[in-house]
Amino acid sequence: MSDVLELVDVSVVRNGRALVDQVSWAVAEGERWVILGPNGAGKTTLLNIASSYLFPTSGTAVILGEKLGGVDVFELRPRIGMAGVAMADKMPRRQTVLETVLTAAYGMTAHWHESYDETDEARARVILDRLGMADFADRAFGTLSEGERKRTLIARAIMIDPELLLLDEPAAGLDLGGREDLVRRLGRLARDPIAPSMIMVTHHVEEIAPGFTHVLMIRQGKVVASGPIELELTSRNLSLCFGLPLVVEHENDRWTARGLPLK
Ligand SMILES: Nc1ncnc2c1ncn2[C@@H]1O[C@H](COP(=O)(O)OP(=O)(O)OP(=O)(O)O)[C@@H](O)[C@H]1O
Repeated sequence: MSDVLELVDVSVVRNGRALVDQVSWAVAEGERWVILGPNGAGKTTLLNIASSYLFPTSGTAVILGEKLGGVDVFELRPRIGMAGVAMADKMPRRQTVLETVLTAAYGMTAHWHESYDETDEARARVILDRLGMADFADRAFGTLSEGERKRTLIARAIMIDPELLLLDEPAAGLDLGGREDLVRRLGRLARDPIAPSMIMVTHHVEEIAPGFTHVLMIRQGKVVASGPIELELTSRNLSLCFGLPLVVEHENDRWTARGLPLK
């Protein structure tokens, strides 16, 4: 298996502070990683490096075999699918769901007035269907609920057939039903052997879908734990990561965590 992402001693320094501090991390092809950590830990910063939008201050980052700094990022970016809040803000509100997904295939955010390739449209509809969005194809993106918007953006990220799929807090802001629906769909994707390698940032272990294989835990820019999820997602590591005593449980392929009561 080759690495889709390899960071060696990567730091990102801003105003004299290391937002990411000497992180070494490798993601092999086919792996599904979760990045866990408290607010401000550096999760999004790591994802921005993985998507080639941010260059490390020091250390080396190799994405899909290409070293950041030595490659034209405009050739690299179409190989990486990214779904996150930042992306939602870039989408025109009046554009339909179908157009929002379709434009990804052309490396754009807004539609233009040419007609789209029929094969692309058929593919977009299949992907929307898999994310439970088939009935929303003609709805304006701006009228969608939070959950529908998130599923549309994941469909958009998948549309380009990426080699690496990055998901930044896909379940944030969803209600219980919306979260569980998304977790089921992400679980199906994570277990699909032909789906791309995946990295998902989250704050909550409850949002980890079955099929995710590895976890990276960070705190204040530093790696607390990294490796196979069954080995590393322990009460001890989670407590160190979030800075308070936590108990983590794994049952029926799902994870839960709770704090210990105050004495
Ligand atoms: N351009 C910047 N200049 C200075 N500090 C920054 C910059 N970008 C991010 N930071 C800081 O870096 C730290 C890490 O930010 P990052 O967004 O990566 O954290 P995160 O783990 O994704 O947090 P959250 O869970 O709250 O989204 C934060 O303290 C943030 O304020």
